[in-house]
Amino acid sequence: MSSATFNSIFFNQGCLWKQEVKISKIKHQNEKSRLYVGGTGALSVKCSQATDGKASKREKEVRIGLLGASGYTGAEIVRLLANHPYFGITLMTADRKAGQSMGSVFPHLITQDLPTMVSIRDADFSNVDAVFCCLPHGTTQEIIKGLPRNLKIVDLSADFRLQDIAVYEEWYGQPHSAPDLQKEAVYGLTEILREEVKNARLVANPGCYPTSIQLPLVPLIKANLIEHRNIIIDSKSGVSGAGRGAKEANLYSEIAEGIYSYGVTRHRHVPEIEQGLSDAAHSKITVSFTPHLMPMSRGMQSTIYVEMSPGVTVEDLYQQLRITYEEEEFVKLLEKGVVPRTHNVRGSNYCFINVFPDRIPGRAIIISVIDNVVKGASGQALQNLNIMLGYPENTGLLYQPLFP
Ligand SMILES: NC(=O)C1=CN([C@@H]2O[C@H](COP(=O)(O)OP(=O)(O)OC[C@H]3O[C@@H](n4cnc5c(N)ncnc54)[C@H](OP(=O)(O)O)[C@@H]3O)[C@@H](O)[C@H]2O)C=CC1
Ligand SMILES: CC(=O)N[C@@H](CCC(=O)OP(=O)(O)O)C(=O)O
Repeated sequence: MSSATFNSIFFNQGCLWKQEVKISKIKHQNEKSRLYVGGTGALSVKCSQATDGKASKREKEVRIGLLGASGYTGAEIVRLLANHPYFGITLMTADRKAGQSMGSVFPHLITQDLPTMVSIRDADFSNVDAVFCCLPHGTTQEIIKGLPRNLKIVDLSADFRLQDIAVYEEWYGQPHSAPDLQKEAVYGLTEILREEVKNARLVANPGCYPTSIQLPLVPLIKANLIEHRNIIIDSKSGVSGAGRGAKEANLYSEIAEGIYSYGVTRHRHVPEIEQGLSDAAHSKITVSFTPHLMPMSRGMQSTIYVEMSPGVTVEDLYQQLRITYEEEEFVKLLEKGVVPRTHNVRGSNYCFINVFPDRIPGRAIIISVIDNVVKGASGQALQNLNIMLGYPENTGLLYQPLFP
């Protein structure tokens, strides 16, 4: 077969185009698919056709390299990209699982047409335009500093989130080997720093706890509605937040039928949270923060206790959050009195927030929920890459929450 007719469907800036195109030049062919180029007039097309009749998902406009594909956040990127019309995965890496297929490591993704995972040492970036880096902190900086400069990168680890190298070294207990890249990196808390993300080459995707905490607090601090002292944050996370690697503390028998606090007084997200809140306040803010591990696989809730500025009411806090987020697709202020639940956002890129009066006059209680693997990691990462590459921000992210 040397030519083909395609009923081509194009998504362009939210519009759907459908047109029959005859094209004849085969650019590339292997046992699984053919890639055609050509078209007539104003319509220039690049279409792929699998020889078994299914369209290949890899031949899309942007070629994605997924580093750490065999982990939880890597698998979640694959799930989200399954419905992305522009991004196709051309490279996937793993460490212990190098050489394996995605379907063998994550059978729920067996329907996806994906390359075999290779070791980072064997990775070829010549067919890659942008990278999601889903690797442990420490390892990440060593790998990113060796990547070609033409790549757009969203890093899900903590390696480039802290502006001050000394703070990183203190809290992560290791030297930083790529300080220049740390200076270049833009912190990707999308709804707050969208303009900076637009022009970034390297985005440091926020941690899951800092995302759930900064989204409600930053607008309130910027509007001078809450006091900078006595901010108390109690957060709870699903176990997937700890990654897929086997750890004694994350065994079923250690997690089921109970909860436990960890990182008490010294969790490594404290400096990241304080950095974001202090930037919003233009003065140093410190917080009391205690995370807890919950017997659930995904989901995160932060319950935040704040003191309101003199004369400010809970209604003022509510209205400020309403104004800040009314045009936002993924951050939603619930109706007054409705308590956000992790169930409300499971599997989605949403952050749901609400604010309540405390029984103690002058204080308020804020509740924020996200899915730690989506808005707390892979979803926000995809939101950021969409913005960096000029695509509609919600592309590939329109999953509704899975309830119950
Ligand atoms: N899980 C979550 O909810 C969140 C995670 N993050 C951050 O995102 C990053 C990824 O997290 P997550 O997916 O949960 O982690 P996982 O432990 O599930 O996955 C880690 C991935 O990195 C690979 N890897 C591990 N060590 C090396 C190495 N030395 N060289 C190359 N590859 C290596 C693993 O390969 P293999 O499996 O083959 O050994 C795996 O693919 C981490 O920095 C994490 O802190 C951020 C926000 C939330
Ligand atoms: C439940 C659990 O263990 N969660 C992780 C946070 C996940 C995350 O956001 O980690 P990064 O900062 O590395 O990206 C933790 O407390 O270390």
